[in-house]
Amino acid sequence: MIEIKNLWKEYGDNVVLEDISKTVNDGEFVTLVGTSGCGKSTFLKMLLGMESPTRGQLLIDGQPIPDEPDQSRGIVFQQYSVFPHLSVLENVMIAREFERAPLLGKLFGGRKKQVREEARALLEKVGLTPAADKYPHELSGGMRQRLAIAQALIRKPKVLLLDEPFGALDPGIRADMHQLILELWREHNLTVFMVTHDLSEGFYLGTRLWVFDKVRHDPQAPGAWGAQITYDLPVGEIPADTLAKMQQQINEPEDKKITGESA
Ligand SMILES: Nc1ncnc2c1ncn2[C@@H]1O[C@H](COP(=O)(O)OP(=O)(O)OP(=O)(O)O)[C@@H](O)[C@H]1O
Repeated sequence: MIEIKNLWKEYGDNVVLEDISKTVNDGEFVTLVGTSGCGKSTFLKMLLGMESPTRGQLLIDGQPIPDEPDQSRGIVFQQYSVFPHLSVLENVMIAREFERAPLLGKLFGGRKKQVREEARALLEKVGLTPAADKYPHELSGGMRQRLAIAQALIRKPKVLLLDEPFGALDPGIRADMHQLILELWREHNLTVFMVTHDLSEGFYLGTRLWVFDKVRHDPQAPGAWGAQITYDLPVGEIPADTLAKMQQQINEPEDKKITGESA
């Protein structure tokens, strides 16, 4: 279980997130939407341990989330972070090797064989077996995202964080990736947090959708107020007019918003 208790994040005078409290049970698939710059990625980074809250608490199974990334949480970014000089198979293996041999980044003998088998099984799962010996520059965008997902999953995380992982992909490939991520979510009993700009993607994939938005705006001091979670919706129960209003809000630039308007 993940508990978010009166969480704030500020960078100097810039309040990014303001007093967020939520509980997420194991196995939920939470999708995060909101205007650009409202703090969705910052929120994921706090879950990962790359950033710390300035106030409040973030607990995983009752313990504060460690302030550096560890094996319990994996992340996939829109901009994939693969090693260009390693093959697809080696890229997946190295994610595991770093975890098991953090100083050397190398495993030997039986251990290495075991990791290779695990990596091959994951490549099969994400549909990359035919590309196992290729190098990242030889892959399409969709294949690279499959690789990034395999890299995150080989560490057997409980929580998977996805930061607009499919934003750059063509619609057909996106649909394939949706099926893949749903399969992996179920099969690995993952808790998923996924940022997306596409509301329909958020509704399709999630069991729960969060809208991040600023309830208060001061045009003279844009950083004075932070975003909150203004909607927390169980998916499948949203009236069409609410949906339209939400998509409009997400598309609207911050400076066009009316001062003091609430969500
Ligand atoms: N390391 C940092 N130092 C200072 N300010 C930062 C830092 N990281 C993010 N910010 C600021 O925090 C705010 C939220 O950024 P964030 O990237 O989390 O937004 P976002 O909702 O993910 O945006 P987008 O949808 O465009 O990706 C922005 O105003 C950004 O400038």
